[in-house]
Amino acid sequence: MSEPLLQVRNLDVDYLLDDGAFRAVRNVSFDINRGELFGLAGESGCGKSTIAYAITRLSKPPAWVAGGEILLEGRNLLQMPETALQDVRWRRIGMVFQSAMNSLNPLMRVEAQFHDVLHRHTGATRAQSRARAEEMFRLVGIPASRLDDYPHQFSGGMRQRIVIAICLALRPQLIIMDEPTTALDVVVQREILEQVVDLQSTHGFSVLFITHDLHLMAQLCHRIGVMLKGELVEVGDVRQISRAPAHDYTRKLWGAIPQLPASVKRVGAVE
Ligand SMILES: Nc1ncnc2c1ncn2[C@@H]1O[C@H](COP(=O)(O)OP(=O)(O)OP(=O)(O)O)[C@@H](O)[C@H]1O
Repeated sequence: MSEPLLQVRNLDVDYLLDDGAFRAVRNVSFDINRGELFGLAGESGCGKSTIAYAITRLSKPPAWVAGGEILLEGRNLLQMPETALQDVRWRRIGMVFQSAMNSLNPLMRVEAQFHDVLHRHTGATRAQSRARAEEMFRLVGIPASRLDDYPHQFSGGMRQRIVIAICLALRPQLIIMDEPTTALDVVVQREILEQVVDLQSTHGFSVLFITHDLHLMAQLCHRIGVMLKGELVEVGDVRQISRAPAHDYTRKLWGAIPQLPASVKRVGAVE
């Protein structure tokens, strides 16, 4: 098997508080393969977002990456100079965080926001950005004619799609989606995520998907990691983990789901 796209090795992340350091992520290791949808599950506060921020080196004080390695195609992101990281963020690793739809600039037409990102990261001309934006809008199911609208003219679900489209426009190898749709109603949420899965199977990027919703995760992901109090207690194929969870906590998590989906939707080449 080829080298994983992302390797997280023995990651420790602390929050440096007045009364001492609190270790929020402890000795966490997992891989994400090319073209794989990898889910991180676990109760609120177990450290999922802390990991997402550490991967993109966007952790802000008091967070402190105390140890470990994060290798993207073998290069340790934790040792990369900030200038090189600029190229990694967005171009190689795209991010869609909770309430990402609010990250659109309300005063700029959507087309200009595509251009802003594409020009900054790839030097695209206005015409090139327009062409790419039209292509991306088609992919996420919004008529290209709406590129000239402002964010407030779109629904919440459409705004979230736009953020995903902008993220995909840079053709990242990995997209980190941290509770990307929790602000939306369940139907829209599912629609958007199914669209991401379709796009993923066509375009082959990898996804790190973070959510509380284990049921949804089981339907979308190839492999999942289960976190408990800052530690990764189990990693494996979603079917294997659902059939024979090794850890008590995973068993409890599955137990909390009324029923597992009869067929787990599987995409991509990872077996
Ligand atoms: N800025 C901060 N300062 C201090 N502690 C923090 C800070 N941010 C997070 N923590 C703590 O770190 C731990 C992990 O938080 P994190 O946000 O990574 O959890 P999570 O699994 O993503 O939770 P959720 O699913 O609710 O988003 C929690 O105990 C949290 O209280």
